[in-house]
Amino acid sequence: MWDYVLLGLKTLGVLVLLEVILIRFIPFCLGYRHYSKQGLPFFQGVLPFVGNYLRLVRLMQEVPRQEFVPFGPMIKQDFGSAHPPEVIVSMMQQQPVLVLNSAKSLTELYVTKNRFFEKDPIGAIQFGSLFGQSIVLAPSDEVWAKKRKVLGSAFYKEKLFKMVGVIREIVREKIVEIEKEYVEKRYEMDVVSEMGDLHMRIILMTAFGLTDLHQVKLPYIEGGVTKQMKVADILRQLTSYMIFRAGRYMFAVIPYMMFFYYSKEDREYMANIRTVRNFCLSIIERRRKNLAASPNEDKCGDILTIMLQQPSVFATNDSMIDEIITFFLAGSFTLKTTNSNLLMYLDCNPKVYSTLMGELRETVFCEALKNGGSRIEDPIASLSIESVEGLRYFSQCFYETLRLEPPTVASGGIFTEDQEVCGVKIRKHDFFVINMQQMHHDRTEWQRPSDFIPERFDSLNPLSLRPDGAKRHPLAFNPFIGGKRICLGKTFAEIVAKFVVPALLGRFKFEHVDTDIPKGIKPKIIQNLNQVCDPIVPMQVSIVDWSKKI
Ligand code: HEM
Repeated sequence: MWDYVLLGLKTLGVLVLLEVILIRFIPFCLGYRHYSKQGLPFFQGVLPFVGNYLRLVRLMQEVPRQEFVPFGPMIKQDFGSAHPPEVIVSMMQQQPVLVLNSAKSLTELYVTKNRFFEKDPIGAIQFGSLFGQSIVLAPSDEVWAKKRKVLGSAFYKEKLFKMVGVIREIVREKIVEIEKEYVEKRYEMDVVSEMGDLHMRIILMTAFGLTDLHQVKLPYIEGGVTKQMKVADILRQLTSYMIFRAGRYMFAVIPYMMFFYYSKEDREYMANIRTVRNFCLSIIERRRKNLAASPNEDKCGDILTIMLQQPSVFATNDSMIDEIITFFLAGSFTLKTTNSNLLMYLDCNPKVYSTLMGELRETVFCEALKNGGSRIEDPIASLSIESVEGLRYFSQCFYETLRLEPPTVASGGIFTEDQEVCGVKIRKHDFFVINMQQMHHDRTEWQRPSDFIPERFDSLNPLSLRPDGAKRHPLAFNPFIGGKRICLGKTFAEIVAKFVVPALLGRFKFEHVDTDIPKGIKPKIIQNLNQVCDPIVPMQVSIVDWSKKI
């Protein structure tokens, strides 16, 4: 018997040795050689087998969650606060990762080489625990294209009109709630939580066609204790867990362990995912029955109904649940962050606020204020798809907020064939990161990149130029990425913002109550990572007086 045990151990030893040499050490050396031969800068601290992984993990654990931007602290430590090189290589275990810091690479990536641009299959497995095989992770094949086409149809013509009708009602309701809760009672309003609630209702309506879901609580297990939590909060916790789970020392030693949910926390995470998915399933089944009873029932053209009407594309319940979770996370947290940030920036930049209010007065609220009134009772009544189209300065404010704090700080992918980008020969299947946060603060592209200056998006304004007076790179601003994987909800996101923020500003004045921040100075912004951690940002809300000079 001991002979067999010994033989088993020897075989295991040989397999581990082969794995270390063939799958890890040789690819590590080849990757390192390929990019160092081209003279590319590397992050410091490259160790055989683990590369910079341990350092990244340490930083993930040291830097407060809400301040963590992938590679941000490493770039600062190694390259100072000046703009880093266009491409930096990080060795992650056996794999080189190219961090693209300059918009120059994007023209090739999104245009000439876009057909070779793919999602990273390892990321798809890792994040698949939550998103399943949703379009955000799936390879760009025929199935993905069909799904994208069906889902995209939700944001066109009559369907979009229906959705706008629903958005208007949700915003109207929220205005009444804010007034009752914060203006009348003079309580401080946590802008992040209220904007979160508002956008969640909008996205729940878009995805499920139901608004009351934001109230629903489900059991959530944490540390062996089960508590009741709102669906949105559970999804945020799960996203946070999924992202930060990657930062385990164990994965530096045995990367494959990433694919196994072995710890107690992992098992709780998977159980919580099952709870959410079962909940989605119950909604799907209910809707399916309703549709069978009255097939023409399609009140708002929601995503679920659209998917149920295309069984050849969405054949299984799981395929629908994957998309619903994706829409929910992709839509509500991005908009919550951006529109909360926008309210903060407006309060801290009185000149911008005043210019924007001037535009709102002239463009959308002129009728409501024509008799010299001081208040707008129902700002939503003044907003229509046609009237918000004219909000040029508002769009500039929205873009400037997205520039300073892109809610998706980085995206990534691989090439399916060897390609050259910015003169760098990238091997097929080597992972690259599009570092949006860095590109949006590139000193060669943006004048005073840390300041909130919406005018930089006005092509006639000198601030729209680069510091050297040349035209800015067209992809220097890139919050929705581009090419075939461009954000599916981009137009919808802009429309939602154009209804939500002007309606709120028409009725309320928001002033932050953080006494540490003198007016006019950049506030402690609501971090772009608040998909995974919610800061509390209290603001005082009052009714705006339009009879005064604003
Ligand atoms: C300010 C708001 C938003 C920003 C900045 C934003 C940004 C992005 C980015 C950067 C991606 C690419 C992610 C990646 O591949 O790594 C993406 C994908 C996606 N977004 Fe958005 N998004 C926003 C709002 C929305 C909304 C409101 C929806 C839906 C209602 C949405 C739905 C999606 C979907 C479905 C994808 C996956 C597309 C694909 O891979 O084919 N997004 N978004």
